[in-house]
Amino acid sequence: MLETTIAAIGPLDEAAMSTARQLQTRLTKPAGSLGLLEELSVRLAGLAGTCPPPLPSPAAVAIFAGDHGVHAQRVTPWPQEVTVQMVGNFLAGGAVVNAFARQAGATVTVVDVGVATPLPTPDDHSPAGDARVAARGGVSGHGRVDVPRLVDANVRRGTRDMTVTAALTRDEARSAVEVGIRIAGELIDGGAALLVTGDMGIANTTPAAALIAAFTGVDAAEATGRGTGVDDPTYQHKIEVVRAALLRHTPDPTDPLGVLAAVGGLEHAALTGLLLGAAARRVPVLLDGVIAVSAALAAAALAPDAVGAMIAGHRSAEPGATVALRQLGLTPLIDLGLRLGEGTGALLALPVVTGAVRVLHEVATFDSAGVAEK
Ligand SMILES: O=C(O)c1ccc[n+]([C@@H]2O[C@H](COP(=O)([O-])O)[C@@H](O)[C@H]2O)c1
Ligand SMILES: Cc1cc2nc[nH]c2cc1C
Repeated sequence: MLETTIAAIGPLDEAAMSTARQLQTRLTKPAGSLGLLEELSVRLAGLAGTCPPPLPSPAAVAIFAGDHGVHAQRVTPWPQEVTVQMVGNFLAGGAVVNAFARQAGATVTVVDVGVATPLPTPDDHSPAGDARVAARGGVSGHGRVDVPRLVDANVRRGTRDMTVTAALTRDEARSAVEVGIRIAGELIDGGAALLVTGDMGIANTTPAAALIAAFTGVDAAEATGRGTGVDDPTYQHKIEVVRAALLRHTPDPTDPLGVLAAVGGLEHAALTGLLLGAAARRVPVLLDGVIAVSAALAAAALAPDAVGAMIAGHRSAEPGATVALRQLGLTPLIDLGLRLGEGTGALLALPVVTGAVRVLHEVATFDSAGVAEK
């Protein structure tokens, strides 16, 4: 499945891009006046292979949740149980991502790819438990904006501590990537015209930093940030944890699955798969924060043309995100100092993407509107 997906990923369509570039010069606005939106519209035409490309609606956010053995190294102040508790919050519709998804008209799919704690069974009648059980059986909720859906695709109940041993076996890393590919396919088959990356996993900024250092070659100190907000001593310690993991495994960036297995996470690997799956189907994906861009580096290493389907939604406050975006050659659409994850920054950028495409559909040309050209 991974190999066939990679084989299906191809370059942007040059003819559609040149049609879009040409159309941009005829629309009633000074050439170049829409800045980055013009480039984006051209790229989306190249991805779709047609001009104008389809409007990116409806959108679907996929939130991959996982836990991390490296949590034992005290790289975050938050207890690991917050991962499963936030999964409950997503399913009950109470998280920031739910508010932003309702605003954007996007569906929410929560994928348990590696949560440590088993999800509640049907006899759990806590509010979050009820919501999870309803969502799990809730086929009728699929595709509805106001009913988050849970997919149980747990590969392993959390990764191993990467400072001690590889976080995942190669097979586990591949299985998680294939979960992401499958989710991309299901969401697109269900009608999604654009996918949005989301993640939840206490401690997951540590493997994100290690992946970014491994794929870009920057030092651990450049790739590592404060995550949910660690104090100065914990931040210095976190850098040393990332450095120790890199020294132990010396991951080879030309072996992306090996890197994901050594120092990655289950949600990072699944996001890699989501990006590959979307690129293979020529559907755009909005990247959220540092976890998504670390996964994007793995996807780009597996299939360089996959970057053509990626749109950087925002610039996370995590320094590693900027390092990764530079290597990917992507300019973020918004920069608001966000560092929440869940898909929140990407969802805020969705109207910008829609605007870029809507221009090609709706704006009059100088000829048709009778506006004089210079
Ligand atoms: O998206 C980001 O750039 C981002 C930056 C910092 C933190 N997060 C979120 O916070 C959690 C990980 O933070 P930490 O400090 O536990 O590694 C995880 O659930 C992420 O979704 C996300
Ligand atoms: C409360 C909380 C919400 C989050 N959402 C994404 N990561 C998170 C981490 C914490 C701690």
